[in-house]
This record gives sequence, structure tokens and C-alpha cells, in this order.
Amino acid sequence: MIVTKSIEEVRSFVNEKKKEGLSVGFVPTMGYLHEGHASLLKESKKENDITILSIYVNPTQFGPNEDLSSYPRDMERDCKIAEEEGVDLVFTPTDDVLYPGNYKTYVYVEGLTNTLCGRSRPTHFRGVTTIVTKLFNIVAPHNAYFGQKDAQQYFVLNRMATDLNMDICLKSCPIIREEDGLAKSSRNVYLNEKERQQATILNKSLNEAVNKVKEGERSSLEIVEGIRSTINSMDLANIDYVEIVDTETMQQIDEIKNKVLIAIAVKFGNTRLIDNRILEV
Ligand SMILES: Nc1ncnc2c1ncn2[C@@H]1O[C@H](COP(=O)(O)OP(=O)(O)OP(=O)(O)O)[C@@H](O)[C@H]1O
Ligand SMILES: CC(C)(CO)[C@@H](O)C(=O)[O-]
Ligand code: BAL
Repeated sequence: MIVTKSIEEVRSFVNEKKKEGLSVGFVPTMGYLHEGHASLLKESKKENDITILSIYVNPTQFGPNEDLSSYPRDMERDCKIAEEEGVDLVFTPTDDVLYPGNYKTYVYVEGLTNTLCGRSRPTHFRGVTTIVTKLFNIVAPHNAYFGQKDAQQYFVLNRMATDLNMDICLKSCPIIREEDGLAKSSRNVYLNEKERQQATILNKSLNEAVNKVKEGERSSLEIVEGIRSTINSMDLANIDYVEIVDTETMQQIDEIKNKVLIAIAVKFGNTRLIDNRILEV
């Protein structure tokens, strides 16, 4: 397995493999790998000849008071996991290479980025779309793999790739969970024991919501109120948002119909967790 910080090395590796007629899958991450990331690597391995992983904690997607400096990092452990998963190349760029002093260019997707995580993290998606464009330009994969945990991120990136005529197929993979239902996340390590126990309420509240929709409830307001009241039964939980949006526009809807995203973000202390369900009604 090649581990490199060099854009040129990534480019020449990929060019060589493409000349041999091989397909390239790409999994961008911020590292501190867990089974969620591993599931994306497995999917890429299944569908491509070559799998490339990037590990980069991208500063432009963090707000000024967010956890950029404390975001968990463990490159040695990550490389071990990558090797076990059969990754061919790990790209580990540095800030000075990706954002040199004279850096000026940002990619921005309108509309889809002003709700959900975009409302509470106003500069977040501009950072995500910018770094993913840069990584796509460097790696030039055939396929790229993202988790449904960050559902809005996937829909925004898919819009971007379509609108900018990027010749890359974006794939969304299922959410991998702990045994008690909590979605795996690098940020789960921030939780203390009591917060960790209470954090299972995210998945539980979404299960209840899905059951109500299955039983025929179509009012977004009713479903949102139900989720809010279940989450608020936990004294350490602080709701950031509970929203039901159309998957094309990411805008709130009153009536549950067609394909919708039920998305929630909840803070436990300073730790912000997200979870969601996508429903086709
Ligand atoms: N539990 C999960 N199941 C499936 N995919 C996941 C899961 N967690 C993260 N991913 C996906 O892995 C990719 C990299 O995500 P990232 O490195 O930000 O990890 P993370 O665990 O989501 O971290 P955090 O939530 O702390 O930002 C993203 O496409 C993300 O959606
Ligand atoms: C896609 C991504 C790697 C861009 O930094 C990040 O937002 C993430 O890990 O989901
Ligand atoms: N997984 C999304 C990256 C972030 O929270 O910044």
C-alpha cells in the first residue's frame, strides 16, 4: 500500500492504472477510521480494481468555534485499517499543499445548503464542496463513495457533480451502527459514559418516526414533534434541528410524500451528533 502526501504521486499512480484499463474507486475521509469508513472501502473494493482513500481534516469546512483542533487523529492506526481493507493508495495531503497562502477559489452549491447542517454550520458545505472538488481533480476516480450518515453532504455533492459535469459516479452507502443503534462516528469518542448511553435516543426517535409513517401519518409537523419529544426525554440532549426535507431540494415539506429525508442533529455537551432516515412513500 502506498501512503503519500504528494499530488503528483497520486496522479501518476492513477494515470498508470487507468492506462492498464483498471477502474478507480475513491473514499474521501477525515480519518480516525471506524467500521463506517471500512464499509465504504469494502464497497469500493467490490466495484473497482483500485481503491484510493484520502485522509484529510479539511479546515475550510469547520466554523470558527468548531472542533478543528481537537478532531481525533491517528494516522498510524488508520493506515493499519486501510491496509487490512486492501486499499491501494492512501492520500494524506497537508494544509500548505491544498490551501497555499494565495488560495482564493471556493465551490458553492446554492439552495440545498441553507437547511439542516447548513443552517447551523453556515460555511460548512462551501468547505466540503471545495475540498471534494479538489480531491476529485487530484484523484480523478471513476466512482466515489460516501456514507448516508452525512445524507445532506451526499445530496449536495451529487448536485455539484451533476451541475459541474463531473465524470464521476457518486455512491451513497448505508449507515453502519453500534450494537445499540448509535451511528458510528469519529466524534463518538468525545462522549462521556452518560452522554454515550443517552445518545442512543437519536436512532430510537427515528425508528418511532418511521413506524408512525408506516402506520399512515403524513404530517411533517406531527412526526417532527414526536421526534423532538422523544429526544427531549433525555436530560443531556440538546436538539440542534429536527427537519423533514425533500431529497431533491433539501427544503422543508409539510406533507410526507415521494422521497423524503428525516434528519436530526443533537448536541450532548459540545458533541454534535447527526442521524437520519430516507423514506419513499
Ligand atoms: N456510520 C457510518 N456509516 C457509513 N458511513 C459513514 C459512517 N460514518 C461516517 N461515514 C462516512 O464516511 C465518510 C467520511 O466521514 P468522516 O471522516 O467525516 O467520518 P465521521 O465518522 O462521519 O466523522 P464525524 O461524524 O465525526 O465528522 C463520509 O462519507 C461519511 O458519511
Ligand atoms: C467528504 C469529506 C471527506 C470532505 O472533507 C468530509 O466532509 C467527510 O468526511 O464526510
Ligand atoms: N462527516 C462530515 C464532516 C464534518 O462534520 O465536518
